[in-house]
Amino acid sequence: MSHRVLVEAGPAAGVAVLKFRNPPVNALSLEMLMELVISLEKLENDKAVRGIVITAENPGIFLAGLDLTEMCGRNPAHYAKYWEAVQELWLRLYQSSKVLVAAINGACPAGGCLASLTCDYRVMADNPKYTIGLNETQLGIIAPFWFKDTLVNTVGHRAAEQALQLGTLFPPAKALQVGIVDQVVPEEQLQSAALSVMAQWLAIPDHARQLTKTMMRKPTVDQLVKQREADIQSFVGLISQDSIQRALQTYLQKLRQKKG
Ligand SMILES: CCCCC/C=C\C/C=C\CC/C=C/CC(=O)SCCNC(=O)CCNC(=O)[C@H](O)C(C)(C)COP(=O)(O)OP(=O)(O)OC[C@H]1O[C@@H](n2cnc3c(N)ncnc32)[C@H](O)[C@@H]1OP(=O)(O)O
Repeated sequence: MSHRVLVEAGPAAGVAVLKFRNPPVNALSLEMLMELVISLEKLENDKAVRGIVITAENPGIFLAGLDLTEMCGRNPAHYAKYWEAVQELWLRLYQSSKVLVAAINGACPAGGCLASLTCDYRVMADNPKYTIGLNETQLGIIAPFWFKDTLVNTVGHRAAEQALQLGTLFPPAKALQVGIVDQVVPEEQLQSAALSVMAQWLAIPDHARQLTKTMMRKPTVDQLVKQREADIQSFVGLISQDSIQRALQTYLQKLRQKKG
């Protein structure tokens, strides 16, 4: 029984809706990553499901990215376990045989943006409070190569380089302009727009679409698969550095002080 992930049958045949519900901000904690992997595995094995709409249960925050508390003040074994779970979620999402449509109904930074970039199509609610992007450099950390590759595959090299170096969080109209999302719609139309796009994608025969998706994505997937352990060790080495720990603690404190 999953607490942090809700899976519902969609209003259309063959469509499931997967909702994030990990208050307060839908951060990707280790538990949430594990629940997501289990939910996705069940959906992947369900032949009746051809497409999945991915969204947040409560509008406002789609996903706050990786859980910073999993990357601060822990031991190397914990960092390794956590990073392996992050890799596993990305691999499941990026290689999914189903049509994945992200209905982005809130803030979508860093790991949240990455999750949406693994989808086949992104629709974002037109709310100026919502932003999307890989903002790692703003935290003093680096987006790993497979985060970078996923962005490059979506927006191209130049736009990705600029967005990654600056750690830009794009509001909806800019996100559309740069190609990080495919469509921006009024907030109240988000779910219907996502379902309408899903219907277009499901009109294509599954086998042809799935083989094409694999052809497009396999080179990127293979890069991580062939160096998973080395990538874990890079992460553990980097995240354990005192300077990185200090930068993350400062960022977390800033988030906490924002309220006061
Ligand atoms: C060359 C070699 C290369 C090798 C490379 C290898 C490895 C690379 C190393 C590292 C890569 C690691 C990658 C990380 C990717 C990430 O995802 S990092 C996380 C990025 N996320 C963010 O920046 C989002 C931060 N949060 C916000 O901006 C806001 O919280 C929000 C989501 C917009 C919501 O705002 P709102 O005002 O509603 O809420 P609050 O800000 O008040 O937050 C409430 C509460 O939640 C806590 N919180 C927020 N975000 C997180 C988070 N991501 N993790 C954990 N906790 C979070 C916040 O602190 C508040 O807590 P409280 O005060 O205790 O209530």
